[in-house]
Amino acid sequence: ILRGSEARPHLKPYMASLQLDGQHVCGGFLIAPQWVLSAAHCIEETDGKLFQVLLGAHSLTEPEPHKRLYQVRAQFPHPGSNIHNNKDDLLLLQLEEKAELNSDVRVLPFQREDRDVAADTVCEVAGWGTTDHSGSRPDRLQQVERPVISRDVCNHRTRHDGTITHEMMCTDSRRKDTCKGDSGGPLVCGGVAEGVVTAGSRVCGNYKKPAIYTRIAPYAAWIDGVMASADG
Ligand SMILES: NCc1cccc(Nc2n[nH]c3ncnc(Nc4cccc(O)c4)c23)c1
Repeated sequence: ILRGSEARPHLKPYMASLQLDGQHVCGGFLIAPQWVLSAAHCIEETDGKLFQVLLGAHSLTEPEPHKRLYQVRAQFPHPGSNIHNNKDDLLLLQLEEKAELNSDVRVLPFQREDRDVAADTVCEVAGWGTTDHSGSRPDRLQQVERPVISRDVCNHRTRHDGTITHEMMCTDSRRKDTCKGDSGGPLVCGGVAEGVVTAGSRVCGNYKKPAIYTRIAPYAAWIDGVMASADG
């Protein structure tokens, strides 16, 4: 998160840190006791290794009352996701067991109605992604508020030039923005997860490249289907 601020500790109890060998790689969030939603691009450099999922955390390193690292039983990238574009950039992770829910670990509801969030709506996004262009990584969860921009503005030829589909949404990226390591985290508007951070052009903090999110509502049936089939 570029030019954000430290989140109030444990006030985003749905936030997950997807880790490899104890290292934060991507964000994610709890959508059910045994399920975390993130971005499919996050598994690109894992060469087949499974993530570990840190829940209940504010600091990545300090001991905290409800902080716990969960093993992942299975990872389900959306079948349409690929390395060449941002389409269907969603990843479902089934935890080895149901997370213990408490004041620091809670499920976040996601939007199921497939209707665009109005432009200028101010949403918030949080993560342990880089906080400057030299790639500094924060120990504690950062957050920033960003206004939604319309798909038409985001698709302007000087911005993302027609690549933003009905299944994506954008927020203004002038100065305050998402960046490396924030992928997979939720865009929260009015207390509901409307989108999942996708890297897109990977540019951070440049108003000509608005931040892109995969909208969740269009994928509600896929999400329900995977959870139902895997839970048995
Ligand atoms: N703002 C959109 C967005 C959301 C999520 C991730 C991203 N960026 C990135 N995702 N993956 C990356 N691998 C390497 N570099 C990256 N961006 C980068 C790094 C240093 C300086 C800088 O200006 C930009 C990214 C960008």
